[in-house]
Amino acid sequence: ILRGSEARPHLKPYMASLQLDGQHVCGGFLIAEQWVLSAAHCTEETDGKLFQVLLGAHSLTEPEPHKRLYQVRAQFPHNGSNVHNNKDDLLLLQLEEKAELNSDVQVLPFQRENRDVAVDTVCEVAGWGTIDHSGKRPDKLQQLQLPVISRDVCNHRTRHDGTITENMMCTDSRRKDTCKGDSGGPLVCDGVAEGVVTAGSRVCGNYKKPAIYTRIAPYAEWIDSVMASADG
Ligand SMILES: O=C(O)c1[nH]c2ccc(F)cc2c1NC(=O)[C@H]1C[C@@H]1c1ccccc1
Repeated sequence: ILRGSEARPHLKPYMASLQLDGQHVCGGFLIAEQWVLSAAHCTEETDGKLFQVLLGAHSLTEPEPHKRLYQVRAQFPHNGSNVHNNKDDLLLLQLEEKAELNSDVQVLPFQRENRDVAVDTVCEVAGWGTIDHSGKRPDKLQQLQLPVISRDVCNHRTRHDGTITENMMCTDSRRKDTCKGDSGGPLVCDGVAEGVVTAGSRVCGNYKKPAIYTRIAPYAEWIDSVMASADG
């Protein structure tokens, strides 16, 4: 998160840190007791290893009352996701067991009505991604409020040049922006997850390259079917 601020500790109890060998790789969020939603690109360099999911955390390193690292039983990248573009960039992770819900670990509802969020709506994003152009990594969760911009503006020749589909949405990226390590986290508008930060490599903090999110509503049926199919 570039030019954001430290989040109020444990006030985003749905936030997850996807880790490999104790290192934060991507964000994610709890959508059901045993399920976390994130971005498929985040699995690109894991050569088949499963993530571990840290829940209940504010600091990535300090001991905290309800902080707990969960093993992952299975990972389900969306079939349409691929390394060449941002299409269908979603990843479902089934935890080895149901997360213990408490004041620091809670599920976040996601939008099921497939209708665009109104332009200029101010939404919120959070993450443990890079906080400056030197690539500095924060220990504590950062947050930021960002306005939604229209798909037409985002698709302008000088911006993302027609690559933003109706299953994606954008926020302004002038100075304040998401960045590497924030991918997989939720874009929260009026308390509901409307998007997932895409994890394709992207420049951060450049107004000519707005942040791109996978809209969740178009994938509600996919999410429900994967959760129903996997045991439990
Ligand atoms: O965040 C992303 O956009 C993104 N997209 C990916 C694609 C493949 C992939 F193997 C990883 C990623 C990845 N995450 C990262 O590189 C994370 C490791 C870097 C990081 C940044 C800040 C704080 C901690 C760690």
